[in-house]
Amino acid sequence: MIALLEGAGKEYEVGDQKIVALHPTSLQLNEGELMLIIGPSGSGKTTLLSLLGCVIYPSFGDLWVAGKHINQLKGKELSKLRLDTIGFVFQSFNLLAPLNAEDNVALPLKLQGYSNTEVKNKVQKALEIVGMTERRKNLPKQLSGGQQQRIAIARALVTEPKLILCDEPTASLDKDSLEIVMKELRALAKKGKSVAVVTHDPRLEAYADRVVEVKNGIATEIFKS
Ligand SMILES: Nc1ncnc2c1ncn2[C@@H]1O[C@H](COP(=O)(O)OP(=O)(O)OP(=O)(O)O)[C@@H](O)[C@H]1O
Repeated sequence: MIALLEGAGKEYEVGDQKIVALHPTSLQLNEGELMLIIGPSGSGKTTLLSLLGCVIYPSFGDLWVAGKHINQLKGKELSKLRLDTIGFVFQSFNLLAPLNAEDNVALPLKLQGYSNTEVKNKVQKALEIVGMTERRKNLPKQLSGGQQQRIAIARALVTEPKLILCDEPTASLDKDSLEIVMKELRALAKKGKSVAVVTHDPRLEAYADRVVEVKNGIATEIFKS
């Protein structure tokens, strides 16, 4: 098990109003699973993903990620846990425009303080996994949306995170790129990673081991293979 929510949820205070973005939720995410998080806009999907990603603390309940009780960690410990354990993939790729593909992929490793040789080897391996070795010298603007997302996936997996979290990873992609990206995420899950994907797109269900639907802040598991 990589993540466990026990009655965990999130409440925001806006002025004198309290908004429950995610009601108490109990679920676990295991190694080797691709979990889809679906639901209407504003339902709490990103909030659930942000809890799994240790980006926010739960307002109530308990959250464990990679064996750590998140409620008890300080901000700095949380940042380290994120860097060491979690890879993030976003709808808009978030690649740095002036850096070529391999330098984008190298970024998290540099933050972790790896030597140049180690960075080179790990980047090469990550680019191979996503089939982008030949495009390593290209700038983001020289790549299609699907290719940019594959570079973003390489950047997310280069640190060998146990958990890969994706927020609408296919929303900017055409059908063919969607298939390539989802097959890659599926393959990573098969290799033992835990992958969680927030989406509006029902086509992604074909790639999921589990589907969690969030409606009005209430998360319900609706499919398990
Ligand atoms: N930082 C915040 N402060 C106040 N309210 C917030 C905050 N973040 C989210 N919310 C509220 O929590 C609820 C759930 O938001 P969330 O972003 O999780 O939904 P979502 O399902 O991801 O939506 P979308 O599909 O549109 O991205 C919404 O009502 C939103 O307005």
